[in-house]
Formats: sequence, C-alpha cells, structure tokens
Amino acid sequence: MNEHPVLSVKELSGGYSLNRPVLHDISFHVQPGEMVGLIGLNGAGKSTTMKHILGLMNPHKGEVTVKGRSRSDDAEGYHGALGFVPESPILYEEMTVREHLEFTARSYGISKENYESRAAALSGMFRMEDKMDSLSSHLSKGMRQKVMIMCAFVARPSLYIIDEPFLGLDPLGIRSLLDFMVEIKQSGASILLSSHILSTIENYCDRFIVLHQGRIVAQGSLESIAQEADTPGQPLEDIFYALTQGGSRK
Ligand SMILES: Nc1ncnc2c1ncn2[C@@H]1O[C@H](COP(=O)(O)OP(=O)(O)OP(=O)(O)O)[C@@H](O)[C@H]1O
Repeated sequence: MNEHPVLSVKELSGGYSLNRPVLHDISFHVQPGEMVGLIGLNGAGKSTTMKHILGLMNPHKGEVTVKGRSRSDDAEGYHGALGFVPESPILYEEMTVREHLEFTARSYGISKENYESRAAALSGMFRMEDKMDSLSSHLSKGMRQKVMIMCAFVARPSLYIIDEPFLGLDPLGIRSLLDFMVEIKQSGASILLSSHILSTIENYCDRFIVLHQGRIVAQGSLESIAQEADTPGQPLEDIFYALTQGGSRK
C-alpha cells in the first residue's frame, strides 16, 4: 500500500513491568479510512496495546507513530490526532453531558459552529437530547457510555481508538454507533476497535488483528485470516476459535 498509515505500531514490546512483558514484538498499521478490529481473549493484551498507543504506557521496545510522528517528535500533534473511547466510562460526576462535550471540543480546538452542529447531530443520533443538561452522575450506565462516544466523535480526530464500546448500549445505540463509524470511515478517518462481539464487527471491519497471549497470531481481511486459519468461508467466530484454540471446530 502506498498511502501513509495513520497508525503504525512497529515491533512493540511492552507491559506493566520490565521483567514481565505483556506484548511481544507486535507490528501493525491502520490506513486512512480503515476500520480495523483488534480481537483476542480476555487478557490477550488489547487494552495494553491501546494504552501504549495513547501514550499512557512507555514501550519496552519498538515504536508507535500517528501520522508519521512519534510522541517524542510532537506530543501535541500526536495526541490531537487521537480520540479514545475507553471500555468503562470515565466522566466528571459534577459536569453535565453538554459540559463534557464543550470541554472536549475546546481541548481539541473545535470552532463554536462545528461544535454546535456536531453536538446537535450526536445528541439526536444517540437519543440524548433530553439528557444534555443532566449531570453525568444522574445517567444510566448505557447513557454514560454514550457520553464517552459522543465526546470522541465531537472532536473528529484522524484516528479513533475504541475499546469494547458496545457493552451497556441498547440495540438502537449499537446501530447508531455502527452507522456513525461507517460515516467516519467514509470521511477518511480511521478506527481501531476492540470487541468480543465478533458477529457484530465481522461485517464492519476492513481488517482484523488477532492477538493471543500478547502476540499477533494473524492479521488481514476476513478472507485472508480465514485462509491462515484453514477455515475458508467460515464466520469470524470460527476463524477466531481456530486461531486461538489451535484448530477448526469442524
Ligand atoms: N494494571 C495492570 N497491572 C499489571 N498487569 C496488568 C494490568 N492491566 C492488565 N494487566 C495484565 O496484562 C495482560 C493483558 O491485559 P489487557 O487488559 O491488555 O487484556 P485485554 O485483551 O484487554 O483483555 P479483556 O478482553 O479482558 O479486556 C493480562 O495478563 C493482565 O492481567
């Protein structure tokens, strides 16, 4: 591919202590306009990979670049290109939904006009119009998750890092999120998404990275990882099972 990757992870090893690495020499990239699914069993290293990309952890070895820049080259440019939706919502309890969105838009330098049109579209899409002035401590679990998602989307970064976003969302929320991710992709932005709900992401991701015990055991399109797993034509769940359990279920 000749396009410059938005995200490039090169030979990354890392973890929570130097003598016990969690990630072993992982390399992958995400191109503009791509949605890439990061999949693996509990403890495979998905969140740890995301923490390294977000700069919350330092690699033991290897490098992460966003739009060709490392964090040490240009921390502001690096972080300004990233939006993050964590697995569990992290909100300021004493702030309203609107205040969260305004705060995020201000930190990303979004103009007032863009903020207002995006916030109106997002609150409609996620059916949160009547909660915009509620304190986050008064929201349900799924609504709190929606606030995190809306904050990432109001910023419109080049690369979205989205960790297991579907938990707690109702079926309409899941559909809105999937539709919005497609729109984001079509606008040229990129998404690295982790999820255990393989049947949901199967038809949305352009490529998959399969992590197992901190190592990449396969990466590529559904067809190519199916070839690698010797499960041609099978659903993602069966391909995943073969790759992580060492054989096809058939
Ligand atoms: N704060 C931490 N300190 C030490 N070890 C950790 C910490 N967080 C995670 N780990 C370990 O790192 C490994 C990878 O965990 P990680 O959270 O990246 O997995 P995951 O693929 O995101 O799993 P899940 O699907 O359960 O969210 C696990 O062995 C886990 O025990």
